[in-house]
Amino acid sequence: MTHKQFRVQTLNAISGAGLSRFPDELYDVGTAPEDPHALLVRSAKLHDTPIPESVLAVARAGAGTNNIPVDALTERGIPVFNTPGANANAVKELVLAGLFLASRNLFHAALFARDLPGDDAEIAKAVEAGKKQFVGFELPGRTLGVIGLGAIGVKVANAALGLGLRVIGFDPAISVEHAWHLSADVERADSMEDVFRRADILTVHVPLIEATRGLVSTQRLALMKDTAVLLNFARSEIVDTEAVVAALDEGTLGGYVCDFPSTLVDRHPKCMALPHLGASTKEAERNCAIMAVDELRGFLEDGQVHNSVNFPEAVMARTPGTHRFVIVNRNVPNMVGQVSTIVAQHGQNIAGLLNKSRGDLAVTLVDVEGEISPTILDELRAIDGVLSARGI
Ligand SMILES: NC(=O)C1=CN([C@@H]2O[C@H](COP(=O)(O)OP(=O)(O)OC[C@H]3O[C@@H](n4cnc5c(N)ncnc54)[C@H](O)[C@@H]3O)[C@@H](O)[C@H]2O)C=CC1
Ligand SMILES: O=C(O)C(=O)COP(=O)(O)O
Repeated sequence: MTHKQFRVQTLNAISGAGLSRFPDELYDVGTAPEDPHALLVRSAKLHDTPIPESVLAVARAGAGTNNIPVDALTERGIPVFNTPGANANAVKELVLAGLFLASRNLFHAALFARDLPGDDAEIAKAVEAGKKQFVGFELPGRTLGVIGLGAIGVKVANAALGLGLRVIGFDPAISVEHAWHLSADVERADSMEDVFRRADILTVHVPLIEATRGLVSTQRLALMKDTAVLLNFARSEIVDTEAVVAALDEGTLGGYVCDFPSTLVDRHPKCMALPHLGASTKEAERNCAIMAVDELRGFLEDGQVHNSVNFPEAVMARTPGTHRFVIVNRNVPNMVGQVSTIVAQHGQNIAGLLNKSRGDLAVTLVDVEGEISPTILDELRAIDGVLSARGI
């Protein structure tokens, strides 16, 4: 069998709307291609999976990259891409569903109704006798606290205003882009603790990183109103679930709705867990797959870096008739000097050059008018601080 130029391994089901964007003549895409150049995943955990030497890039069709060993890949000079905002509306809609499930006790009420015994007359009687246990509350005038005002948090905050809620938000590192989209009616909280204290409903929309692990802790739960409802559609580990269940059992927290079932929350009378459904809509799956495939194609075919979580943004249009070196190097002085010297020593004229850095890492794209020889690549790879070099 002849190999195509690029092989992509999918580790989860990825929407065909995205996969069909890999041109058939260039790509082999499957669940177990030999020596893949790229991995394409959703929530598959890669921490304990050996990542082949052949891999040049990893894409997450989704937002969270906590399932990917990003630091180890950075050390190897491999970019990790995600799809910012592509599933944010889907999550927002599920959070709103969670809000209503909680405020009207819909989940337990539906279970009660489903299991009513007897004929229709008996059911009708039991309904009227039993419904008082499910009396809920209305949203206008209540306070929603939003921790994390990124793609999802902003959409949740804005939508909640439309439902009549008062909204307070906290995000010390909000991006300019997200701040532009946040309604001016969302109040800026002074501190995270301020949000815990004031919220009738609190929702978290932060990534799972070391700083956010256990962010909803015993100490912060103690600040909350006894009747408050906690929503977690971010990641299970952001919440100390044992502390939440303890607070629910002690009557110091009103309810917990999350997207992450576990032995502690499943069947708990004050919890509702959904099976990680936040991004599971046709639209979100499509959006994420398209964005992830385009990002992989941009990097594999042109060395472009767009929406990477560990690499600098590096986009330079191709000049017709040129070839391109894609170099990943440590962000130390004189890398560009050494690269251009080697290229010049081989009599190559540089038609375009881009050098972008992020932290300890840099990407250098060099367009040359001549052919790319294995000798030049070997010399580039031998520069101290170059992690990888390829020609396209
Ligand atoms: N349930 C599901 O299916 C889904 C869950 N998610 C989860 O939601 C998370 C957020 O997604 P997006 O909004 O798209 O990401 P995003 O990157 O657009 O927003 C995250 C925001 O959190 C803020 N942040 C980080 N640390 C913080 C802290 N300690 N306190 C306050 N704010 C902090 C950041 O500044 C950023 O603005 C993802 O990382 C993922 O874990 C995302 C999509 C689907
Ligand atoms: O995008 C995210 O962070 C998600 O949690 C969505 O996960 P999924 O793609 O549905 O496995």
